[in-house]
Amino acid sequence: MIAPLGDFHFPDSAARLYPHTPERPWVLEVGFGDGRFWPHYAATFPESPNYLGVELSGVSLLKANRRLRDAGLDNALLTKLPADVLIREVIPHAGLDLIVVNFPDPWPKAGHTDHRLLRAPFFRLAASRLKPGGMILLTTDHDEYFEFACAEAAASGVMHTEITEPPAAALETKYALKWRDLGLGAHHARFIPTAHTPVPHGRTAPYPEDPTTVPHAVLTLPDTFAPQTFEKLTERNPASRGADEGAGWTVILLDLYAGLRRDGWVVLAHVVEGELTQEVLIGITAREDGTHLVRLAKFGGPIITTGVKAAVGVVTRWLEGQGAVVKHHGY
Ligand SMILES: C[S@@+](CC[C@H](N)C(=O)[O-])C[C@H]1O[C@@H](n2cnc3c(N)ncnc32)[C@H](O)[C@@H]1O
Repeated sequence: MIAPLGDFHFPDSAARLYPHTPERPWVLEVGFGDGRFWPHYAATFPESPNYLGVELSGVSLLKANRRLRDAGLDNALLTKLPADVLIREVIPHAGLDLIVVNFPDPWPKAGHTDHRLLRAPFFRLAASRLKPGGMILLTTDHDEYFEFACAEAAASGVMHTEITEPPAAALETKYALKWRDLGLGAHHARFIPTAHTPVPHGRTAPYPEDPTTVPHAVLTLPDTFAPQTFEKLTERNPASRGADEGAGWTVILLDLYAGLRRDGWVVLAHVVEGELTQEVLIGITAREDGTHLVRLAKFGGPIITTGVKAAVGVVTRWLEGQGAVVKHHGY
């Protein structure tokens, strides 16, 4: 089953995500591609563990979803997100038994190693989300990335590394077969936490049920308000916390649309926070008392992050620049 980001709690729990099988081990696979690993690996357990797969590619998500459904794996969830966002925001402390990474993108060019997944901050984050006795399994064909990952695990100060043979299922993935056809072998390591120092969750929340707690502002627009003067607008707040904890935000107000059915407008905003990006809509709607409500729309299933709240602030400040008078800030 595919789970959009807005369906999760922050953090979530195995009991809520797998209500019929909460007691089973919980496995996270990062970058599952077309989903061949899990049906093979799940078959090696007497009962299939609970599975959460995280991928960036939407096409892969659909292919894998079909494959897992055909295999009858009904306690498997797939989601389209950057892995570190999912692990930081959704996975509870000491929640997982296993994190599997098969053939991660190696980012081989000089100067691109910052894009690699398996860096020291990732190992510290993963250690805090693994149960005692849990581990990360890495399989890769890439010699240099393998050495890099082992060095980063050591640098994290929280991982013990064992180099061993890959599980048979990791040699059945699309990329495993591709490299095998080219005559390349695969490296495999288990990274076992030696400490589970908690890495905090961010300040993410689902879209609230109570409309008064949705990020908003109330303001009075001047009679002279001329929405056609809108131009694309960018605001940035550089990272204000440690690299392990999260990044700052960039908000780009892309466009402003007039409503046909309701008196008001909608702003389309792009919000970037580290690896997480969201496209959100922010309504500017007339109220009966003559004021206007600036409010994050539910459409598209946004989650409430610092950057999304900031986007409501950027719209509000732009309107202030057009002569609006703010009566109330709720973001
Ligand atoms: C080389 S492919 C390997 C796919 C699959 N594991 C296999 O062995 O066939 C790497 C996959 O990782 C995904 N990926 C890369 N970075 C990711 C991230 N930060 N979070 C989730 N998935 C990611 C890519 O979209 C891609 O599908």
